[in-house]
Amino acid sequence: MLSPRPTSPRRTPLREVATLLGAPLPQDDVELTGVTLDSRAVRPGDLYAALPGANAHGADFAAAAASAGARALLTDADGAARAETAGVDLPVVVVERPRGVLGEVAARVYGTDERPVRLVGITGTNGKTTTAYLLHSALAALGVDAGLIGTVETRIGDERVGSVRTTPEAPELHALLAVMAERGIGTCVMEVSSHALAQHRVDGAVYDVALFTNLSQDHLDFHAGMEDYFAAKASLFTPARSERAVVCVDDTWGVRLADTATVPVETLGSTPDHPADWTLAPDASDPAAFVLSGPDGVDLALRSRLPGDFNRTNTAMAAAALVALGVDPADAGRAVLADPHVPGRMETVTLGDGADHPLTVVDYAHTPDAIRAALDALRPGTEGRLVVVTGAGGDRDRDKRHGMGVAAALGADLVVVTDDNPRTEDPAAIREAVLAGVEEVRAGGRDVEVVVVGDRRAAIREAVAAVWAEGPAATVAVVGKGHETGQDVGGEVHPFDDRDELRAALRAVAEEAAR
Ligand SMILES: CC(=O)N[C@H]1[C@@H](OP(=O)(O)OP(=O)(O)OC[C@H]2O[C@@H](n3ccc(=O)[nH]c3=O)[C@H](O)[C@@H]2O)O[C@H](CO)[C@@H](O)[C@@H]1O[C@H](C)C(=O)N[C@@H](C)C(=O)N[C@H](CCC(=O)O)C(=O)O
Ligand SMILES: Nc1ncnc2c1ncn2[C@@H]1O[C@H](COP(=O)(O)OP(=O)(O)OP(=O)(O)O)[C@@H](O)[C@H]1O
Repeated sequence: MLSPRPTSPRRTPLREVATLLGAPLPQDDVELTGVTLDSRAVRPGDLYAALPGANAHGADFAAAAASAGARALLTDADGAARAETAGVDLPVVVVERPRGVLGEVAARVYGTDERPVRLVGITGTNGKTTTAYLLHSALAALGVDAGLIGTVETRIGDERVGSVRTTPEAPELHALLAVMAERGIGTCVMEVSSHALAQHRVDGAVYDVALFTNLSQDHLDFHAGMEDYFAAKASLFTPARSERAVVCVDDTWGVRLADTATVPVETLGSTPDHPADWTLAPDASDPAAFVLSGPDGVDLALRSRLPGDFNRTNTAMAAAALVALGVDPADAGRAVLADPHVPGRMETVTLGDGADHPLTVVDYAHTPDAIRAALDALRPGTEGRLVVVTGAGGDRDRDKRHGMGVAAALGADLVVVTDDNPRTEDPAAIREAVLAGVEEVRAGGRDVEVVVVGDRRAAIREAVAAVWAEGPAATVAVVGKGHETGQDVGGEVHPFDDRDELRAALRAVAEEAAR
């Protein structure tokens, strides 16, 4: 689906773009009304940015872009030569690193360099989506019509567009912000992935407030190591990209970021280990309740609407972000208590008939740390057995698979190892890597059962059947896919929604038990 564009676009001369970049002026000038880096998404009037990529050079699609109505090309010297060889007759602006200037160009073409929309950017390994939804619903409760851009969807008023990426490419991002500005939406909350920071996707955007949730192992297929992953995240906390920040210092990466960030930082912490400007004091009698104390004597009694200790932190981050945006602390405290629905995050699935059955939950946990946090959150409410259904994605960070198995085995009583978007890899080999983590914990003496059921549908059914007799005392957590609606096998995506599958499993096992 094509991403929304402003209905009354500006007209920017190509020569203005060349001048902005200090590039040689093209012989012919043309007016541009949009920018894209994908030939399949070109609209008449666009500047087509032909980027060198890992699989292809965008210039190889320049002819297709021209047929779709592209007015000009932005590319490197290699791209210009390729376009010429292909007989593409469009004016060209040549720069050394087109990806590196694309954000600045898109901001100029869409007029977002004037910062018409106030921006909150959230980065970190876990908690971006949840915190973004908490903030978005809090802003709505305060009467602020805000946009939302993230892993699940983009929201512009009532319009919702499904997401392809957590953070859009720069041309799409600036177009979305221009659409928001056109529709009178003056604030946008968005997730900023480390890929986006490394790939200049958010260049040209300056965040009024940037948030850091935490850092733990993920995406080491893309980043060279944890230091490189951290450096990508840390680049958000520099004056080119943000004005002020709220940094959670519950892990040592947050502590380091707070020390090294070059924008003003307020820290937030939920453990006494690291002193912070904002602190969370849990209420011993109620796991959801806590007191959030902040600068200038702020003391807010809050209650997280979502389960899990980490959601207290996410709620506190949202409150501190609101205060950083200038909201009165007491209003911020009230607003974050608005009921957010975060698709696929600790989402309870029921048959809706009031019948007793195990608690069944779908969660997006797909890192060792998130699996640990999710199972820790579910343990206190589980008197019977806690079952986790988990797998690891193919063509992504291979190193985390073992840790995911370890986290599952440490937190659950029964681990069902299954497939989760194997993509082009051998699913059995991925399951083996997860299983090795489980077996390591078992070898260490922990009494945890494990079964391997590759087919995810069968795995979910087996998990529900295993604890059905225990009724609501038991919990089944199906983790990894969250809001996703497809399973990628061999590059082909088949419809698959854990929430529907859990419902179907509950029905099937209930019928079987009734026979
Ligand atoms: C690793 C990565 O991020 N790769 C991104 C990168 O791909 P690439 O450099 O390999 O591009 P390529 O396939 O060689 O193509 C070269 C150029 O030709 C263009 N092209 C290609 C084919 C065509 O028909 N027409 C066309 O114009 C492409 O748009 C591209 O500009 O540039 C592409 C175009 O912008 C992105 O679509 C692609 O993201 C891919 C889809 C991706 O899967 N990214 C994931 C890993 C990602 O970004 N994830 C993060 C984090 C999520 C999280 O936190 O969990 C996210 O923000 O979503
Ligand atoms: N603050 C947190 N600390 C640790 N784990 C968390 C935190 N918040 C959420 N989680 C766990 O991580 C999972 C993913 O949460 P969420 O989708 O909010 O993170 P995300 O950063 O958007 O993830 P992704 O980048 O993969 O989209 C949740 O389903 C939950 O299990």
